[in-house]
Amino acid sequence: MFEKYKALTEKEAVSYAHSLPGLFAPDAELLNKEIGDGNLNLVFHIADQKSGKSVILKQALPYARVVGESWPLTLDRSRIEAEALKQAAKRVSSLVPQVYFYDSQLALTAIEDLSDHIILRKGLIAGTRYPQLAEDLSTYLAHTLFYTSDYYLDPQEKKEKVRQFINPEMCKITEDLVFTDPYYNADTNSFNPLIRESVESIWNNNELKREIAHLKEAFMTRTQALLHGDLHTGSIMVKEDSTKVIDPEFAYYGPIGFDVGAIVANLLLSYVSHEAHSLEPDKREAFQKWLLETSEKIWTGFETKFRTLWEKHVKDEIWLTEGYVDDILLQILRDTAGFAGCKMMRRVIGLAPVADLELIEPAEVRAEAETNALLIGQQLILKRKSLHKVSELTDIARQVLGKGLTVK
Ligand SMILES: Nc1ncnc2c1ncn2[C@@H]1O[C@H](COP(=O)(O)OP(=O)(O)O)[C@@H](O)[C@H]1O
Ligand SMILES: CSC[C@H]1O[C@H](OP(=O)(O)O)[C@H](O)[C@@H]1O
Repeated sequence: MFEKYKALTEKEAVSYAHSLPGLFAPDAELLNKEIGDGNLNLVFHIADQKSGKSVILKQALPYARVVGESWPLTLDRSRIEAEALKQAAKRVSSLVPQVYFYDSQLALTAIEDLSDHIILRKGLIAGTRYPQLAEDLSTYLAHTLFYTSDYYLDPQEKKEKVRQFINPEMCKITEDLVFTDPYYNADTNSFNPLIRESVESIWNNNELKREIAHLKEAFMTRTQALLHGDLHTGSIMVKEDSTKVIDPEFAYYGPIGFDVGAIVANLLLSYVSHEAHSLEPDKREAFQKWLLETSEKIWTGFETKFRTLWEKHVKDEIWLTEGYVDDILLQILRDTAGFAGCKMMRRVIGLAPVADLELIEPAEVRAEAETNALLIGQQLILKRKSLHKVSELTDIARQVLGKGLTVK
């Protein structure tokens, strides 16, 4: 239909959807709405008024949508996203949307419409609990990560996959926005002026920055498994009995704890934000308790499922040495804490804030929640090497908010 790349208008997206084989009948009455609310891409929701059939067309723009054309960005992220979704579908097909079609010329993917789900971040802001979430996310993490790692794959095949998912431009965004810019006076930063003192104390904390430098190096060099790469609560869609992980355009081979840490960070951001959101005090306490219990269950579910996969599949004599899998899981727990710490702080100080905090008014109340997020983030990084179990991680959050600790 198009000879070279062009960003589609709503009208062009409708014609394009019409032309997709086997999707819509010739007499379909297609209605289209651009629903993209992320930082990067166009997302068209196209529905046939007659049959009720629908599809999502996601198209990469040659720049970062949130900043504009002054921030050029690779269209290859669209290939990475389509391939990562297909890779995940091999292991956890019920936890990702189906990819119907990928068009490399237009950097466009036709994806299953999940409009009966909502973005998890929005659900959490409203104080909604999702009973299936911990079970589903722990399965997603254990299976997508184990099955793409050296613990499962033939070493040759694993290295081929590393090559397939080389994603330098998207990684550079994370390297800058998560691991460097928030910790000095960078132009990309944007934070509430009321928390300047807390931010400057981070900029002046050499011990903290030294640890962040180690975490950045791990992100850049440790090709442990194929990560989602941006697994925040805006990349997860939910309804009561279903969880779907979307948007893996930052996928690459990196340290497992980066994906686990992304989820934990965003649940903890919700936790601090609910100190301010307008739920009644009783409901708020119960919801915050649920958030921490969910973080713990995601970890324990991940650990149990990872161990089961390990016992079933690992054959290498040296890796079967007693205690080795325990060492790996302990390192992942500590990485999870460290990466979660960075991911919390970047959302307070750096580019691309999160609605959980942004929606808090007035600025004084928001500043309290933001300061708590910074305190938890720092403690997660600084204390991570002494952690042995997940309740010690969540206790850091309880302590900062002055809640009772887990009984030992
Ligand atoms: N498969 C889908 N079904 C329904 N809505 C979707 C789907 N994928 C994305 N969306 C909507 O589009 C928004 C942006 O999508 P996302 O993949 O996060 O884009 P970006 O990469 O720009 O962040 C999501 O917040 C969600 O509301
Ligand atoms: C300039 S990209 C900023 C930020 O946006 C991405 O998130 P999303 O695509 O889900 O909106 C990612 O977290 C990047 O760090």
